[in-house]
Amino acid sequence: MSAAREPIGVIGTGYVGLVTAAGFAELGSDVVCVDIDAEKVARLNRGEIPIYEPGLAELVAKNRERLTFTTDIAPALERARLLFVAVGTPPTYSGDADLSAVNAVVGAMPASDRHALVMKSTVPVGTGANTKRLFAEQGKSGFRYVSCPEFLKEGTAVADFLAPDRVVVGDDGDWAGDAVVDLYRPLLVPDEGGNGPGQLVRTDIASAEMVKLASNAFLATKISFINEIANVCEETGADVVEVARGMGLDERIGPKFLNAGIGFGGSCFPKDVTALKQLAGNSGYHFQLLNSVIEVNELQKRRVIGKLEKHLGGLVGKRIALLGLAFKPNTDDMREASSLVLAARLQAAGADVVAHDPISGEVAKPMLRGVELAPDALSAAHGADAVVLVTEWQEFRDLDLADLRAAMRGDVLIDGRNALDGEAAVAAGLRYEGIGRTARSAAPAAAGV
Ligand SMILES: NC(=O)C1=CN([C@@H]2O[C@H](COP(=O)(O)OP(=O)(O)OC[C@H]3O[C@@H](n4cnc5c(N)ncnc54)[C@H](O)[C@@H]3O)[C@@H](O)[C@H]2O)C=CC1
Ligand SMILES: O=C(O)[C@H]1O[C@H](OP(=O)(O)OP(=O)(O)OC[C@H]2O[C@@H](n3ccc(=O)[nH]c3=O)[C@H](O)[C@@H]2O)[C@H](O)[C@@H](O)[C@@H]1O
Repeated sequence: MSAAREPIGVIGTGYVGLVTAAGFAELGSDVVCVDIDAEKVARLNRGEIPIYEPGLAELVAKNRERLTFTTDIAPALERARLLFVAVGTPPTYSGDADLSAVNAVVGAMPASDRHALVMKSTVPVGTGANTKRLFAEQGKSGFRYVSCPEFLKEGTAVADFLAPDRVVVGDDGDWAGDAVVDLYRPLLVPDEGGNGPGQLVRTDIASAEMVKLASNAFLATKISFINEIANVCEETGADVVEVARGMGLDERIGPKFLNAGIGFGGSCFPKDVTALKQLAGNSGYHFQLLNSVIEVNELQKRRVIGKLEKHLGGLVGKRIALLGLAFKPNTDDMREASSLVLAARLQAAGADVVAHDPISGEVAKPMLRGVELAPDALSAAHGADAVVLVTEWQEFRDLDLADLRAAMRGDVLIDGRNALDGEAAVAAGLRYEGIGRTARSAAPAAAGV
């Protein structure tokens, strides 16, 4: 553990809140973590980590004496100047961000010249300005506001926090922005007084808010783009994995986020792309490109159905095994997972659906009515007419495809993440089909991009 640094408060102990709290504790801060969910706070106080995130339990345990978990905001206000806000901003029915949790936090702040809210939650551009206006109306104009969006990825969240590409701080050039930069200093490049890889982007509040939304929307656009290329590859005989490799070597394009598959999910891309589209629309601009990004993604999730029908004829009474349920590997997060759409579509088409996920089975259970959950991949494949790789967990990449074939009744393997060796699958007697490629050329795509 490093030397003691400025104490902070963190409001909301979900993915972002817990990683932020444990990360700053690791850097030397005492952290008061506040959540309205009393059960979650009780679990955290018992040493349980309510989410599956590699390395997080260890980081929390290592810094346990610097972390306090409570439902009461008072100790955070008493001990810290900076209150990092990491509450959820889920979509409303309209697709706009639901700011009710953020507003509840803002409303709970007292008049103070000593404190600042540091917004980690992903919020529409203008939230900072609205909050400052509200503070002014309520006689709390001394309360400072900083936008400090979070860019971590689930599954690698701890490493992303401790070694960020960039740290974005949007503020009014006052003590609060300086204090946030000081907290991050150990993670910043040497020029900024640190020894980490993080470039500092210090800017105004609205621009910081937009950096976050635009970054997620751009990454989602990259995925929808490569998925459309994959669909054209299927029609023309090209292999999208080769195409992505060839494209990605151009430094201007880069190799990351060019893995074609069955669509992006998760708690953020779908909601943030829609929120940016809504934000643009509300300000009078029709963001046409984002409509396509969303539509392509919805259609992509369903393309597997067509592939299965092509190989199996009808799906009525067919047993289909899904390998993986979480929206990506190394997380138990099921929010907007492609597996949910796929399972529902398969059931609607009359198929029996069985699934296995190494971690998210319990989280997924209530969302997958009528889906049988198997204890491992081969049990899921047992008696199946077709197997679909939905989430590219390492244990599925490592599967012995001859064992898989032997467990199945049929021989169809749809690789929804281009993670398996197509040639090995064919050699094992499987009818293999990836996304944007045929078995002929299908070596597995590199993991972890
Ligand atoms: N999950 C992710 O990978 C990332 C999420 N974000 C953004 O960070 C924000 C938080 O996301 P998650 O951590 O996934 O959310 P989450 O839903 O996992 O956790 C939010 C927590 O806030 C608590 N909460 C709600 N209202 C509260 C209040 N008034 N006072 C105290 N606690 C309250 C909830 O009980 C919950 O524990 C969202 O805006 C999200 O878009 C940004 C980057 C990455
Ligand atoms: O705002 C957020 O919450 C976060 O959203 C994403 O992180 P995350 O949702 O955890 O996961 P990603 O690794 O980005 O994957 C999102 C989805 O895209 C899919 N994906 C990703 C990459 C790719 O090449 N192809 C592809 O289909 C994944 O399977 C997954 O369903 C961003 O990568 C983070 O920078 C951001 O902080």
